[in-house]
Amino acid sequence: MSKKLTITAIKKRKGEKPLVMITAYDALFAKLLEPSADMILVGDSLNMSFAGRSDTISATLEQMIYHTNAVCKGAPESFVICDMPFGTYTCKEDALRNAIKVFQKTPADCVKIEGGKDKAGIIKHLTDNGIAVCGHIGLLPQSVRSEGGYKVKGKTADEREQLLKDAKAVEEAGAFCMVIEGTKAEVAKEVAQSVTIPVIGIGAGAEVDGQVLVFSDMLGFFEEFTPKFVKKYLDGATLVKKALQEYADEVQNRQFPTEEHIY
Ligand SMILES: Nc1nc(=O)c2c([nH]1)NC[C@@H]1CN(c3ccc(C(=O)N[C@@H](CCC(=O)O)C(=O)O)cc3)CN21
Ligand SMILES: CC(C)C(=O)C(=O)O
Ligand SMILES: [Mg+2]
Repeated sequence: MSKKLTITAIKKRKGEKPLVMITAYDALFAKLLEPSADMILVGDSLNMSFAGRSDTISATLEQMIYHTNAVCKGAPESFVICDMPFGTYTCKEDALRNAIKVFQKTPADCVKIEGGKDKAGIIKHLTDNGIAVCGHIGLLPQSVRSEGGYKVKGKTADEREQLLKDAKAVEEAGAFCMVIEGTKAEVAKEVAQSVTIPVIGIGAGAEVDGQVLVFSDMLGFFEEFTPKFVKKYLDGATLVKKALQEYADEVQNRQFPTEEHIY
């Protein structure tokens, strides 16, 4: 899937072919996944899967910019989304100033903001000023401390109502697509049907307009947790550890290097 998708092309995929979104944090993996992904997300999940922290809260704008540039280098033909980290979009003015920084310092195609109706004013301010926005509703990882954990949404009638309102507000604010995370599949399906922009799910069932996964989860490199929504397409950790041990053994047995690796 080379040749970068446009926002118009992404919107047209609604009701057509599901969109494939995968995270990447560096040029090396971005290049590997470019042929398979419609959109690459430089997620603030990098604070966990790259930096080893226990949540996403401490990711900084400078780190997001650094990783976004690395990803764009590795996947120059991909549509790239940069997550706005915690604390960088608490008001319209901060949000715009920080999103402009992302746009001026990286070739990212859009930013992503967590929140629904409560963030609609901020999303509108960004889209009014030439910053494309991907929304993010449902389970919001940046609210993990205030919520006391990661809580699946859409379990009650009130939550269902709230999600439908959030999706509508995000759409009306001008977002061109949105992620829906950690939501009961029936409700995510309703949400996707209630708006005209693509709704991309993670832990939100199959009846949405696309899927996103963290690359290190789906490839089996991230062993800190294995939530129910992750499917492991590769047992990366086992493969890597086996290869590394083989190298270690060969060094200790003087089996490496041999003639072909010696000057
Ligand atoms: N590597 C990685 N993968 C992710 O998917 C991810 C991140 N990091 N960092 C940011 C957020 C955090 N995410 C998470 C983390 C944990 C659960 C979790 O523990 N879920 C419970 C369900 C809780 C409930 O039932 O209410 C589970 O058992 O799946 C969910 C999403 C998703 N995002
Ligand atoms: C889980 C996805 C949607 C995300 O926001 C991230 O990787 O940071
Ligand atoms: Mg994120």
